[in-house]
Amino acid sequence: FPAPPASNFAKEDVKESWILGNGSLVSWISKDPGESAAWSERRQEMGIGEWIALKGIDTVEHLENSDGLWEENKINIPKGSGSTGKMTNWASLQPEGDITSVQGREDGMELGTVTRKTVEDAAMGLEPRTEGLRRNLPAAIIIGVRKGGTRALLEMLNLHPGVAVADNEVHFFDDDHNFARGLNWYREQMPMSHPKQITVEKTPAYFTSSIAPERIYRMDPGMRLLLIVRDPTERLISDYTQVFHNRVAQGKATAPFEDVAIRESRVNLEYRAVHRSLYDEHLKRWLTFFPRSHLHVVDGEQLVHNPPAEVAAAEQFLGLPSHVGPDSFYFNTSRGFFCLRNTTHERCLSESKGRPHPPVRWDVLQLLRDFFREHNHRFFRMVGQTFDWA
Ligand SMILES: Nc1ncnc2c1ncn2[C@@H]1O[C@H](COP(=O)(O)OS(=O)(=O)O)[C@@H](OP(=O)(O)O)[C@H]1O
Repeated sequence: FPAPPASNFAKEDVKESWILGNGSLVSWISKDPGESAAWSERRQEMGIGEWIALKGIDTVEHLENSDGLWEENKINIPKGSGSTGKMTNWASLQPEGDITSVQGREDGMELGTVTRKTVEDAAMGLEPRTEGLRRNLPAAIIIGVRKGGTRALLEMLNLHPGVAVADNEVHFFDDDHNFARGLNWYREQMPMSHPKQITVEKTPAYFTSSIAPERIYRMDPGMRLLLIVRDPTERLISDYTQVFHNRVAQGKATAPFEDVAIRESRVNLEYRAVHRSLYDEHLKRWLTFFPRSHLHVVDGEQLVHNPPAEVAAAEQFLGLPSHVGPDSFYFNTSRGFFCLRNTTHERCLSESKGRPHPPVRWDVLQLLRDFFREHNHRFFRMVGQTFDWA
């Protein structure tokens, strides 16, 4: 990485640095008026960086938007000594003045969005911004689908040393009550993580929420989204099975699958579990906010039968060096699933995963498959991928 042009700026002074989505690196010495600031850019390839603006912020206008989720700094950098003038950045509010997400624009030129806080800091020879463990907002979220294998995917990613996962479903973006608790509350739900780890949470209810895509986008437009899908008919039966077991445990009445899924010989659209299987309808909302490149679709059936391959693809999407491999799994014949292994532990998912499904009448299965077919094809076109359940 080339040295900056002659100035009082030294690499050791960098307090924060961020890799932008376009591969640029932005480094700050200070955001305070009157103090030095540095803005740097590098191209995708390492080592051909070019410092384009340096030191001498003279004004910082600080704005906060009405819901308190974002702050905006308008920064004037005097022209000269390598600087190119005005810069605006947006940052999500964080305790201790930390910045989680930055979008940069300089003289009207969009420079990109921070997508991750990466191990590349180290590769760049920069000191880590913070030392020790702390809670960080997620860099990636498993958004669904419910009963798709979201827990398995989260636990499998957690075998990677570069990943820290939130144990519980957080329900921040789909639940107004939680959302009103603010971003600091959300961050508190995250695990402690090392600066070089990325945090991942999973809440399958996000996928079907009408408001979650926009809220996530506003928190971090560079967010990486993981969506794990399975045959919508299988998913529906799995959803029914879970609710059935919960109701039995609570001593509540239950009805056969056929009675809730079918009304007057047609698929019952009022049954919420049917609606949750309309992947195209839900994905539409996400793609109005996020580009396709920010979404990685995991094949839930493949995750059951060949977990290393699916996890490897997810690692790649997350920019993680490959780590989880065949040695990370063993097949448990009594469970009928792969279980997880690291250097010290072997572990299967809880008994609530992989419960036997009730037998479903053939004509009902046929009705459901016919009903989902068109939606499935639309979903395949949207993601540019096909699955076995056409
Ligand atoms: N390795 C492994 N072990 C156990 N279970 C596995 C595994 N991989 C995927 N699955 C499938 O995960 C399904 C449950 O999906 P979710 O975790 O998304 O369910 S939930 O929405 O969080 O309730 C669950 O669905 P059901 O079989 O219908 O219970 C499993 O099929």
